[in-house]
Amino acid sequence: MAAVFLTLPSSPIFPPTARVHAGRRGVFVARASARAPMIAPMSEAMDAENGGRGQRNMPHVLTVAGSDSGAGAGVQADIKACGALGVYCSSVITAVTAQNTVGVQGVHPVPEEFVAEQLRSVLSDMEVDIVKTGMLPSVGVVKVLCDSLKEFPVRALVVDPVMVSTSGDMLSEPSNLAGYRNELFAMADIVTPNLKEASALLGGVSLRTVADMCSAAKSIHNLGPRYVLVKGGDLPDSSDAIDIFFDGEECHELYGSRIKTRNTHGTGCTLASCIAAELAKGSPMLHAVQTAKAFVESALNYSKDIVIGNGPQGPFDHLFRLKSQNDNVGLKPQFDANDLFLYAVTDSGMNNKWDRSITDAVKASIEGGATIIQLREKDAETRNFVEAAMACMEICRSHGVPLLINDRVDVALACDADGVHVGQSDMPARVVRKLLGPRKIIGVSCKTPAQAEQAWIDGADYIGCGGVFPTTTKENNLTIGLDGLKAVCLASKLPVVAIGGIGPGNAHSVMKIGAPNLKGVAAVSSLFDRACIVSEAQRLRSVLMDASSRARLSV
Ligand SMILES: Cc1ncc(COP(=O)(O)OP(=O)(O)O)c(N)n1
Ligand SMILES: Cc1nc(C(=O)O)sc1CCOP(=O)(O)O
Ligand SMILES: [Mg+2]
Repeated sequence: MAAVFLTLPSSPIFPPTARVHAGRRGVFVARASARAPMIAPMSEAMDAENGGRGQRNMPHVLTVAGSDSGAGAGVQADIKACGALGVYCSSVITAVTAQNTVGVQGVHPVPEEFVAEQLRSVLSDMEVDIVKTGMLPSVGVVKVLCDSLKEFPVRALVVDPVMVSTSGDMLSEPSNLAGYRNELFAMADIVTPNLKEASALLGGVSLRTVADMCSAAKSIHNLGPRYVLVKGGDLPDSSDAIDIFFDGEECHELYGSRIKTRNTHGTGCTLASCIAAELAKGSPMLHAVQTAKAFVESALNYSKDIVIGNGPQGPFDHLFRLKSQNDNVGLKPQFDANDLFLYAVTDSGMNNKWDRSITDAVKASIEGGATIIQLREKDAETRNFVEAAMACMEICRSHGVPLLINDRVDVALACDADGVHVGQSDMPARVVRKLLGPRKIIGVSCKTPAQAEQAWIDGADYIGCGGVFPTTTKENNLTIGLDGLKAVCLASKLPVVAIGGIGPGNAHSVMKIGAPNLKGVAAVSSLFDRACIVSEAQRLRSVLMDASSRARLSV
């Protein structure tokens, strides 16, 4: 292969943008302490930077990576992934590869000086939030990048330590391991090796179990990065896609579904770019990783049957969301947390007592203003439950009110309900997510901040938190009070609905705790153990409306 490089005249040297040098390793910005949440809210920075001119900076990721002519991986994947998540992506190309779905036919590294030139062009002019690295073909390029980042600091550095392509071709010099270990990792906020890369970084250790992955993550963390994500896609004997996220203190197991498809080329690049994109938008790290995983899973799912190229490993469609908006397929419609406002939970005992059918109870609660319904039928025969759930689904669909099923994933699947609510002794939310897929709503009962954290890791959409007050509806239920509710709300980003002994007489005191993610109240007896469900729901709704308008006025 003949190398033909264009040598452009040197750009004028711009002064570095005025950004603060601080942080764990003295390079990056916006860290009050080594363990503080990493990313500062974007809004303040934007307000300050746009000087009230009504302009706004777009979140910006710079990818420093190789070009993939087949466009499944590399810079092309990075740009598409960031674009799909609404983030601008500039690119510094470190190598040009000739590759397709069969493999890599050629690699043409860009000279180090020209990588430096590209870095200077972008970083001296544009407000780059996050740098994401992919193929860094030589120690020289690693050095150039580290020097550039010292001169032009950014908010965070995401390092995908690409070494070998998915087809098995080498994409970086073996000596590059030293470059990663000695300099780049110390500057990285997160490093995202797959099993082979993690093993190579640690001198060839065997990684066969989740426990191995966890100890590898800890060893890589010792090399300097703030967070480590070891991707377990190649873990033997695993039906899940399990990744290990190590935050310096704890290993979190992150579960996803393994999608059966040949179209997996570029998943590593895409995952790292999505993490970078979410960080650029202001997410904290674990949230960015979770969102990135969900994006990749949805993209693979959407693209599992597309055919591009004749080789064994095809690309997938990063822009599936554009199509899914039209097709109504792909990602689930965004769960609307405001639906938790007046959450009606049915009870068959109460319906029997008042001699009502479940469908009449559901209709009446919707008429009174319920915004979401949960069928909580503890004693129903499965066949009766499915039949009733199907009838309730029709009513709810026709009113645009989501219907969830308590405990029973099988019933939810059978009636195509909008989701499921599970508690701490029911099926784990991550398993429910696996069974229901990304488009259904999953709620989890939580009484403590630790349970709330786990619910979020497991992919829940909301938290049901109680018992706020004593209840006779659920036996032996622990009352956590308003303080317990507040603690759970503060500990989580998930929307929360309060439950337990709540009715028109005390709903105001619940909403008054003032947590922004407390979205409403759930009620059983104050709606269904009453002569007129419609008027009780209306009463509760007007208390909630009053509480929310007072909250708005006091802001
Ligand atoms: C909205 C909401 N929050 C909490 C619960 C309780 O669920 P769980 O702890 O599983 O108890 P049971 O309802 O199954 O008895 C809920 N159902 N809904
Ligand atoms: C189903 C349920 N879950 C609770 C929890 O604390 O998680 S309390 C509860 C019962 C709520 O019924 P009522 O509105 O009649 O008090
Ligand atoms: Mg339950």
